[in-house]
Amino acid sequence: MTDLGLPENILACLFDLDGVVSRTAEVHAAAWKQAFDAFLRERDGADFRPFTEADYAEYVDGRPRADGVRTFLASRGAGLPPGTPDDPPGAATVHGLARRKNELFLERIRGGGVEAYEGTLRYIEAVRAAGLRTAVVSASANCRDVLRALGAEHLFDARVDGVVAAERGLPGKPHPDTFLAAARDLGVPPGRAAVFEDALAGMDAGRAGRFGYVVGVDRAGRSDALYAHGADRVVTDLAELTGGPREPGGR
Ligand SMILES: O=P(O)(O)OC[C@H]1O[C@@H](O)[C@H](O)[C@@H](O)[C@@H]1O
Repeated sequence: MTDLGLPENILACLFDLDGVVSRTAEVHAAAWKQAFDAFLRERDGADFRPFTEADYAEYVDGRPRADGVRTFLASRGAGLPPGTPDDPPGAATVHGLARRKNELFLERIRGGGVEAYEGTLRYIEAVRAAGLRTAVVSASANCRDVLRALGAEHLFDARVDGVVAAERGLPGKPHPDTFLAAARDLGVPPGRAAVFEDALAGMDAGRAGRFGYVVGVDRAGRSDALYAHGADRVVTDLAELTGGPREPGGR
């Protein structure tokens, strides 16, 4: 293993955004809860079964926006017509519900701003100083805006996010295609790239793509699940990989 805590043959690092680079996984989860609970209350009445953290981890986290709607609704025996991305927020379609959730996400971001995990930023700087290439690989169509708000765009040689995936017709996580595209953009075979992910769907993508090393980032006490979904190593802060101190307040 190198000083970066990676196998010697690794040439590139592929980082998820929400929950790995930025402290936005909780913001997504809260916006999803608000949107889904409104839908369920309308469908089932006041004694509806609310959307939970476990639902988020299992059905929504890491997946493209519309896939999250479809996967969660299917878990509750519900469905909506697909509609189109132009449907107004709140329309009774998959895209309408997805757009409503995005409105709620953006309201929260505008109200509270976005913050980075300092341990991750320092780790990416160390990786780049060691001559490895870096990419951000996110399902989020808001990825670029979040990176800009953090002033962190310069830390990545490539970006495969929700916008790029739609342009290129790539299926999102848990399929490996977005990570594979990022490795290709960096000119590195998957077996020589490391994946950094906090979402179970992202772990599945790392395993399916046969990447050289998969680091699970445990922000929510899910270490066992991350290992079960294919992590080679689980850390609570990327600083652990270099033996550095953990971020104060980082879990
Ligand atoms: O709605 P966005 O910003 O395009 O993000 C899509 C998904 O991006 C993932 O990174 C998040 O884990 C999900 O919660 C989110 O739904």
